[in-house]
Amino acid sequence: MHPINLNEPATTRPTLAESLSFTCQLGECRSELLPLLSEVSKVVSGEGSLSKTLKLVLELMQKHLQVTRAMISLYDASCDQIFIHESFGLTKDEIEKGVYYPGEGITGKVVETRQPIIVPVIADEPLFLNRTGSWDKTVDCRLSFICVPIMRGMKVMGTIGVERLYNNRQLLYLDLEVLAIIATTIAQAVELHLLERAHKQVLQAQSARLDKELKEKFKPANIIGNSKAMQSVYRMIDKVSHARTTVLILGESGVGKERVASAIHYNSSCGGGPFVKFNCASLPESVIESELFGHEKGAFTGAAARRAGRFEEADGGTIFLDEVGELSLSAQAKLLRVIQERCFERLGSNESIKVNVRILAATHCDLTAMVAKGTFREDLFYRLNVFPITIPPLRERGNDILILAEHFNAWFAKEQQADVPAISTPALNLMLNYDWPGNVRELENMMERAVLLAEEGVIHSYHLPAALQPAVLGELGEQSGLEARLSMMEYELIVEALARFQGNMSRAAAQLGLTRRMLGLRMAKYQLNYKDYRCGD
Ligand SMILES: Nc1ncnc2c1ncn2[C@@H]1O[C@H](COP(=O)(O)OP(=O)(O)OP(=O)(O)O)[C@@H](O)[C@H]1O
Repeated sequence: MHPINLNEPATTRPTLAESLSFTCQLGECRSELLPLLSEVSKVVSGEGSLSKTLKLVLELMQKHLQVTRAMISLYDASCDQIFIHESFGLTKDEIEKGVYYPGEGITGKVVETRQPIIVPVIADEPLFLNRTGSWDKTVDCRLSFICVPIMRGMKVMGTIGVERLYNNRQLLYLDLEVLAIIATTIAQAVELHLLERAHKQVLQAQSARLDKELKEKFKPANIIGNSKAMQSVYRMIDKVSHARTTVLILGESGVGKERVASAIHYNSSCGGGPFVKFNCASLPESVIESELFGHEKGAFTGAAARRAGRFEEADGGTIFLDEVGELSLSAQAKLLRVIQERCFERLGSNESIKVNVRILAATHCDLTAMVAKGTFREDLFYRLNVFPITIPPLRERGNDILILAEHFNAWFAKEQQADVPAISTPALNLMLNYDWPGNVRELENMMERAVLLAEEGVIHSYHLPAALQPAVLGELGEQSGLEARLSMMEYELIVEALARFQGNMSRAAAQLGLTRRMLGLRMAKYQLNYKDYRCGD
């Protein structure tokens, strides 16, 4: 039995009255139709959200039409897709799977053509996609499917679709007419809901734009990234820059602590003064004090001339003490005095030198734990910890990974006097899924290498280090034969197709010229999951 294309002239279809009289002849108990329609109309004119209204309508359909499953789907013009809004007889998982493009399956066809469709026997109908996976051919072999559009004028806003046990053709027509009346009854409420949703989307876009403008306002020019996690860092920088307050910058290695320190300095009132960086871990303990505070001629063996220390160099500006957790206890005591009194003595001198220096310090160490262990002075900790700023690790910054990757891509291409290569979608996906233990520094180094390795203007996933690759690709990357190379290309093409169709495996498979099953097997080989490519996920 074939689907009934309701484009056929109305005269060949039985009217509602004819269908009703036919059902009466059949002795079918359909006298509930009028109460059903009147109850639906009451529900729709009542108060409440669209979801609540549609749920009640579905309940009425279940009760009066004895349908097995029913779904009301809405068309979202912003992404050109149709989603199940309310249903019964479907699990949460099945509802999530019920997404169609116009033209796709029965639901998509109804939206595209704005015409209802009856499928007398689902089992015989190739157009019925069973996208939700709810239809089980071993149990539901005699089910019919009826789908009608929800319209206002010529605008299609969604569909009502129901499955019911096949009885006879006339009854299907009767159900279709009833559903068409219900669709007309709920159309206004659906239109209102869609208008409200579109309005909300406009408001959200506006607020996102304002948010972005605000972000740009606070964002220091030398720091790339707009993630929420970095927004509070920018606000802190903005708040503290103009004060002379000591700032303690915390975060894992490579997160950008030095960048934040320079942003604070250059945005401060002493931004025109010197910015002196000193890495407390870079020198042996014996020379740290003379480096920081300077020395007199002859203060120790080899001190052939008097030398100013970093604190003197920073007078009128800022000193940035990186890796402050590495300072010895004796250097810590001297640093405490500089912070408290703003004065110190050069090694080998009794003369106190006063300086006007702002102190910024940074560490990846847990200073509280060090205080507890007695390896870091508690009083110094409190002096430094006046205004702590914690920089989040890169793995918590979401899309900043991509923004930074593009930034370094352009940067290194310029440095290597090469055209800026494109970064393939699979390569971007690998970056997003990686943990980045070395944070921004690791990403920066990786991009420098990838720009060099790029082929024909593209950075592919196999140009990234093995640590980022799924195990199977990592192994292939170590091989050099044709097979390994073909597999890498296959992986790239599959990921490109999944990304293009937002995880829709049927469409991806069609584009690749594979069956869905074949695509599934190859995705399993590369440990790919379609859910990772769904829109909004
Ligand atoms: N948001 C950012 N935008 C652009 N470049 C960044 C950003 N964050 C870090 N970088 C770059 O990453 C590298 C590491 O940054 P930085 O030296 O500031 O990190 P750090 O936290 O001070 O590291 P460490 O703890 O090892 O001293 C630098 O080359 C820096 O230029």
